[in-house]
Amino acid sequence: MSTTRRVAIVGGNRIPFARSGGPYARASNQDMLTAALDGLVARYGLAGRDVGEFVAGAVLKHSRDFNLAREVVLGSGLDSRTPAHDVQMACATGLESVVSVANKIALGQLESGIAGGVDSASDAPIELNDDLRRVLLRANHAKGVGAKLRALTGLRPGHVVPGIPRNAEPRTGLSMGEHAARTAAAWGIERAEQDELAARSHQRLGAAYERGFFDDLITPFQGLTRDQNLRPDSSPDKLAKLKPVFGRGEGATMTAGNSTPLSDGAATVLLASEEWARRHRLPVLAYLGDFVPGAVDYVSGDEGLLMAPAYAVPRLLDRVGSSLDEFDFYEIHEAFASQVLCTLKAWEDPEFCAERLGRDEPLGRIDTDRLNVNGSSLAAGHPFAATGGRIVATLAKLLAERGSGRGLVSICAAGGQGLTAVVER
Ligand SMILES: CC(=O)CC(=O)SCCNC(=O)CCNC(=O)[C@H](O)C(C)(C)COP(=O)(O)OP(=O)(O)OC[C@H]1O[C@@H](n2cnc3c(N)ncnc32)[C@H](O)[C@@H]1OP(=O)(O)O
Repeated sequence: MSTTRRVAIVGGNRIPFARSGGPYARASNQDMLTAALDGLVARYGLAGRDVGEFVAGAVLKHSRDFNLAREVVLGSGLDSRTPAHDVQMACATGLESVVSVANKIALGQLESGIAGGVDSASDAPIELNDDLRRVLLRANHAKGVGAKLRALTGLRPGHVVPGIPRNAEPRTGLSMGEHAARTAAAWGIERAEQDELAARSHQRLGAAYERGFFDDLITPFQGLTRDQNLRPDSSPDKLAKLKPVFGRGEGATMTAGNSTPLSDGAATVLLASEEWARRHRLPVLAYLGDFVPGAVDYVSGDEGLLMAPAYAVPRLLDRVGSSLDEFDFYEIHEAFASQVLCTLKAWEDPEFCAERLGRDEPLGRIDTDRLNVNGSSLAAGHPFAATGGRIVATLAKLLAERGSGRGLVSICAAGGQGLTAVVER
């Protein structure tokens, strides 16, 4: 990246992630993001300080949340004069918020800023029936009581049927899980390897909690002190007992255990120039390197809805002049175990790397001891826009603990998109 200066990751804060319909069922996006932000404000003494800008987003949004980030600032301990704006890139929203703040710091337009993301699958917006909405808008625009009443005579019993949001791609009508199941079948991903990856995610997240890794990354919220979905005693044998929920017949390998649960939660990350961090006596965990987004043709092509990172990471490697094995940590968002495994398999596959990536050699194999070492979304849960912040803060702290090194971040997103990044120390 042609930066003018390095972008420091000072720290992060999130609330524990909850399963949808669980303890945060009555919390709004604003409530959760404010809690995550206030935890960050308290941890880094940011109350009343000029932090530059707050950039955040949510995937599932009510119309009242049109200015979500700014409303969160106004309800938080941050200086109320802090500007804020929303971003949206499906599951990459949290990381895109980080990119947005980081680029401004790199260019010298900001000294510091906070990135964030939140989502509630529990409080998903339910839309009014389109016909009902038209009648109500007509009545609202009508002049005079008589005209309003005449407009309302257009109401029909069928208008009470609401538009319930579906976790589906608008262009195919298929859910994320169904798309992932098709890609898994095309790549021949076995059930056993998915269950093994999912069990490992739980065991590693559990171990990270046990050693206090999250003590300065998480603040409790509404009685929850740990991610609710976490089952540290998960094992491939236990997971093997679950019934498939995506895919068809013999080839159906994806279950509730090797898919992320629908979740609620929020995460924030404090970014700054080195000078700002020094001036405020705040140690730096790590630095942001380059970022590369990607998108695939999953509608008319056969590239796989969640496979964009398989294409974006090689471009990122070229930009930073590295090979795939030259990283100390890999943080690959686990939307589904099968999607992580498809991505890894694609990078090892000579045909894919030659035909799709135009490479003479495969990208190579990732050492699983360096992949998602503190667990990932399968165990923690995946409140869509909160995942990027969780991953960046987790990786930055890992690098700070290690003292030096580099990590690769890869997040797949709805719409056939993906966003990838390098974090280094
Ligand atoms: C959006 C983007 O931009 C990109 C992306 O990230 S794509 C990913 C987006 N996310 C999704 O699509 C979410 C996908 N997940 C889902 O739709 C749902 O969670 C699901 C259909 C997979 C499961 O839903 P569900 O049936 O309500 O799950 P749930 O009741 O919790 O679990 C079913 C069973 O499995 C069990 N189970 C779940 N996880 C387990 C584990 N790790 N170990 C053992 N058992 C487990 C549960 O205990 C439950 O058992 P019982 O039936 O005996 O109670």
